[in-house]
Amino acid sequence: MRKNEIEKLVEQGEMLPLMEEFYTIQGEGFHKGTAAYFIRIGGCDVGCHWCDVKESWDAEKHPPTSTKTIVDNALSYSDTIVITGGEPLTWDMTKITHALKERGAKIHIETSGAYPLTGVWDWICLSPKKLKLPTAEISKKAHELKVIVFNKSDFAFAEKQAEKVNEDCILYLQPEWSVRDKMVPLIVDYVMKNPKWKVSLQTHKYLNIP
Ligand SMILES: C[S@@+](CC[C@H](N)C(=O)[O-])C[C@H]1O[C@@H](n2cnc3c(N)ncnc32)[C@H](O)[C@@H]1O
Ligand SMILES: Nc1nc2[nH]cc(C(=O)O)c2c(=O)[nH]1
Ligand code: SF4
Ligand SMILES: [Mg+2]
Repeated sequence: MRKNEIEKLVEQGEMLPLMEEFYTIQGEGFHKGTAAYFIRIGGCDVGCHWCDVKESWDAEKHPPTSTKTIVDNALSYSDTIVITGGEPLTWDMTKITHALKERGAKIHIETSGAYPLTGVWDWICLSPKKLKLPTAEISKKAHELKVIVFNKSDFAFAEKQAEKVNEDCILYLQPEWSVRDKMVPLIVDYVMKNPKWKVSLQTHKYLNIP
């Protein structure tokens, strides 16, 4: 296929730059412990300095892959599908989510919410970032808010983000992995004093699974 034809299909969400996909256990947040198939779409320009998947940022490094192929393969593993990245909302998620939905999957997204919300979702995990704040729409629709705590100032940022979500949204504080030993005691103390928050850990990293 010619390059501009592929670009057009990516624009339409008929193809997506696929970085990797794997069947694992959701490690974080509300659904931690649940088996799920992860689809990691390349491309992100939010630029978190502590991002644990920087290889995902450059979309050009990840092959444009037919959405139908991604869906067929994913459903052969699980009916719970997590779409992550990169920043999945860089792309139009309408086609992939409708194709999954038609076949009865539960579809979850991991997103910073920095770009317009597309697609149909059973579960939205919003992990807002200071560098590119989430849209008002996704803040209202998020099922869980998962704020990464890298330093003390992130508690105030978390409270600001929590003002924008709906009242049923579940609130998590998750330590940034490289500073977990320093941040975990602060998070534990904060959650005991402010029990509307819960602790989220990257449990897959302790389990040594993807
Ligand atoms: C790699 S991101 C991809 C999805 C989307 N771009 C986002 O940031 O939500 C997946 C999740 O990992 C979190 N994350 C990334 N790097 C992390 C780190 N070093 N420590 C803890 N959580 C991290 C993100 O905040 C997000 O909740
Ligand atoms: N097991 C596992 N759980 C996760 N939850 C969110 C992840 C992500 O990178 O989006 C992730 C991941 O990379 N692996
Ligand atoms: S928004 Fe997500 S993928 Fe992008 S840099 Fe931040 S943590 Fe990494
Ligand atoms: Mg991860």
